[in-house]
Formats: sequence, structure tokens, C-alpha cells
Amino acid sequence: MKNTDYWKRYKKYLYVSETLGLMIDISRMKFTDAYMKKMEPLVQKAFDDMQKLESGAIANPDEGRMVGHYWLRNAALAPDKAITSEIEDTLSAIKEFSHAVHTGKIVSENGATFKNVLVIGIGGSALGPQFAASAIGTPNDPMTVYFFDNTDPDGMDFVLGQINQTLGQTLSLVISKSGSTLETRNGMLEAKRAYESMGLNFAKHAVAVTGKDSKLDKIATTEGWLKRFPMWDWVGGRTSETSAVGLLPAALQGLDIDSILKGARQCDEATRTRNPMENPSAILALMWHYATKGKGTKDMVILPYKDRLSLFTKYLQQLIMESLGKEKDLDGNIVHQGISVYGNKGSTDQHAYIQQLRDGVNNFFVTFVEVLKDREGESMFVEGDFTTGDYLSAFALGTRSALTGSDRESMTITIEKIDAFSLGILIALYERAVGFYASLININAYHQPGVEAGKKAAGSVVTLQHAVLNHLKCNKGKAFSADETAAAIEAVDDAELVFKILLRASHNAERKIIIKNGKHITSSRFQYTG
Ligand SMILES: O=P(O)(O)OC[C@H]1O[C@](O)(CO)[C@@H](O)[C@@H]1O
Repeated sequence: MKNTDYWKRYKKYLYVSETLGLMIDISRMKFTDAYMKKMEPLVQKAFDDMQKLESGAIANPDEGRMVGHYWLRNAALAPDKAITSEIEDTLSAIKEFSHAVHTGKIVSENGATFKNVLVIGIGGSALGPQFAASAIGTPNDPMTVYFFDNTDPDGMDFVLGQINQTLGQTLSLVISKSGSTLETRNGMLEAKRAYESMGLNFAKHAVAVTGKDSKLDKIATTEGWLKRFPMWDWVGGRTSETSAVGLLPAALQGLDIDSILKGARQCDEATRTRNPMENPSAILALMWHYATKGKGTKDMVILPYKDRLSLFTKYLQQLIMESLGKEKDLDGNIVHQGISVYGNKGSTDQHAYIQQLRDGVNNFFVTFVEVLKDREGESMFVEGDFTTGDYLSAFALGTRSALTGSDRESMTITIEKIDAFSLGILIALYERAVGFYASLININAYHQPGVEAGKKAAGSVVTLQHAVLNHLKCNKGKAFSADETAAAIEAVDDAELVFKILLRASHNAERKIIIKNGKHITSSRFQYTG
């Protein structure tokens, strides 16, 4: 196709919303009008499904739950008054609490103003807050936000090292919808110990965001934490950025949560239209369907040309892959659905994997994200009359045309600038695109049965580790190989796991286990020396 033909296609299909400050260009996706026509009945069904979901249908049938993240930015849409009030009350409570913290009405145990927030959460209880904090935070924010988003001891030490002597002025937000996620529980315990090592009471610095009566809720109540905020069963973790999960850390950081909600609300309004080509979320869902044949045959590469959006892909990875990556469809057929998502940021990725995108295996489609406004204020000219932002844009457009030139498909999302409003738009845009796409391929986007398998298996490893270490302790002074240990605890089938447990134990001081190297590392013997 010639450039002039692309230009015609660009003009014909460009989605433009002045209200949202949003454009979506799908000219470089090679769908036909016939394809759009063929999809029309399915798209209309997706709109029907979404309407039912928004009215409070049990849209997550396996878990028997409503799916209500759209109500969070327009509480009047909730199916009953109790939910409307809960949403409104929680929003007011978030604002009041943040205001009280900022103005020193709520202070730390030793009477100092809080200046840091430590968010302890994982998955949907961390990715949205991390994305928001890095997209629109500034050095002048009233509080600095840190994250524990894993059960990695060294990772937590690193964060605590950054907080250092200001731990006493740090408010810890423990965020977990279920209230029983082990990584988060561990993060909470490590944080608690850090406060205690400075002679501080964790409870006087702690806030919980969790489901009513969850384990975490009970701990927060019993220990008398500063405050508890609710998470409801009708909000999924990966769609929780506009609930207390996302809004509380954002408000404490000083981000404009009203504008985030306004952006999301206005995007919701724009994505309720039943004309697919005027509905930006439907456009995305259709392009995903076209590109991947509705079967995930191609990967989605998200390439924002803006440093502030570099966590967008990570956020979308959970939203899209946890929602769409499903073994069965809604009728119980085995379908193994999903779309793989990766990406980081342009132009940086140009110097990493874009070589493969241009010349290698054609198993992806790209979504460029461009931001029209370069920065606050004016830029300098670095060469002739070119600014650094001009170069960023030139690299984006250059990569787009290089990919088109080698028959690689792409689309481009354009926003005017990065602020709280556009952040809300991006979040809502993709939430609904995922919902539409799930309807197009007939799957439940709102459960995550696959995650449970890994959690269960981890539980068995914990039990096995207990038996392995106990065996060594009971036989203090004697050395055992993995095979001998496995046989002794009647876990011969798990000898490999036993070896891995012993090897790790021998590298961590608290275990007091030494390794006596064998001919091959797998025949090494391990001995408890405590
Ligand atoms: O908020 P929670 O219950 O701690 O869950 C954290 C994350 O874990 C998952 O349940 C997956 O295990 C995600 O869906 C969720 O966002």
C-alpha cells in the first residue's frame, strides 16, 4: 500500500474524541470493512453483555459475583442504594483521611507528620497504584510512595534502606482484597518487624484496605490500626484502581483523584455507545480480535513513547492476561484463550527488542501510545530547531513506518498529555476493552482459577520444606543427601524438590545448614549445625 492510501485509511478510520483528548488510529491494521460487518452481531452481543454487567448481573458466574468497577466512578449507576452509599462514603473517607494526614491531624506514634507511604500489596493491589504513582507523581508531592510488592527479603530490605530513618514518619497501607495473600502477609510482617526494631508500634502507622471480615480485616481490628477501608467482592483486583486500592495511595501521594475518576467516568460514557467505530474500547477489542483471530495467535506489544507510561504495560499485563488467559469458555469448552502482553517504552525499546519486531518472527501487533504535549514549559533545541521531544516523536513515527514497511501491524493511541484525567481515561479504556473482548470470545474475564494451582503447589512446598528441615534438625550432626532425606521423610517422588530446598537452606544463615559438596552438586550432603 502506498503512503497516500494509508493516509486515506487514516482519515477514514481515525477515532477522535475532543472531550477525552483521545485519538485511536487503526489504519496500519489490515482489517477490511467485510471483517467489521461480520463482527457486528458479536459486537452488539458484547454491548448487551456489558449493559447487563453494568446493571448488576452476575457477570462472574463461577464466583457468583457482580462486576461493578464502572460504578466506582459513577456511584449512581450501582444497582442498589446501599452500594451507592458505600462507594460515596468510602470516597469521602479517603479524602478526609488523606487531608487529616497531610494537615497533621493524624500523626505518627511519636507525633511527627507522616511523609512517606509504604504500600504493601501485590498484583491488582499494587500494579495500579504503582502505575499511577509513576505516571503523575511529582517531586513536590506531599508524600513519597514506596512499595513492597513481593515476598523477596532483599527487595524489602532495599525499600526499607531507602526509607531508612524516616520509617517513623511512614504510613503503611496493607492492601489485599482477600486479606489472605501470603506475599502481602509476609510484607506486613517484615514491615512490622522493621517498625518494632525502631521501638515503634506498627498498628499506630498502619492502614488496611481489604474485604470485610477478611484475615487482614480481623488483624487490623484486633490490633487497632489507624483506619480500615473497604474492598468489595464486586470489584476485581485488576480493575480496582478506582476503588480505595488505587485512590487511597493516590490521594495520600497528593494526586488529583477527582480528575482520575472524572477521566474514567467520561471514558465510560464514551464507551457505552453502540456504534463500534465510535466506541474506543470496542475499537481496541475488535483490533485484538482481528489481529489474533480471536485466539491469541499474536502477542500485544504496548509501546508508549513516554517514560511516565513505562509501567502501563506492566499494569496491562495483569489486566489483560489474568482476565483473558482462560482454559475454558463460558460453555465449558477447552479453549486456552489469552493474549500475551509485553513492552516497556519507546524509544528505549528501539535499542532492545525492536530489531526482532522489524525483521524477526511476525507474531505480534504493536500498540503505540503517543503523548502530544512533551513537558511543562518550553523545550530547548538540541540540534538545529529540534527538541528532545521532537526526536522522541520522530523515533515513534519512524518505528511505526519501519514496521508497516515490513508488514507488521500496529495501531496508535494518542493522548494530549499525561495528567490525572488522561490516566483515568487509559484505565477505563482498557478495562472495557477487556470486557468487550471477553464477550467476543465467550469467556469469563473476571475470575482467575489458574492462579490457584500455583498457590496450592506453593503450599505443598512449604509443607515439604518443614519435613525436610525437621529431619535434619532431629538428626543434628549427621549429613544427608537429597535422596537420603527424601527417602527418610517418605517423599522419594519429590527428591528434586528436596534437593532444591536443601540447597537454598544451605545459603541462608537462619537455617544453620551446611553443604558438603559431593561429586556432583546433586549428591552433596547437608547437615544441620544449630
Ligand atoms: O488483593 P489480593 O486479594 O491480595 O490479591 C492480589 C492479587 O492476587 C490475585 O488474586 C492473583 O493471585 C490477583 O487477582 C490479585 O490482584
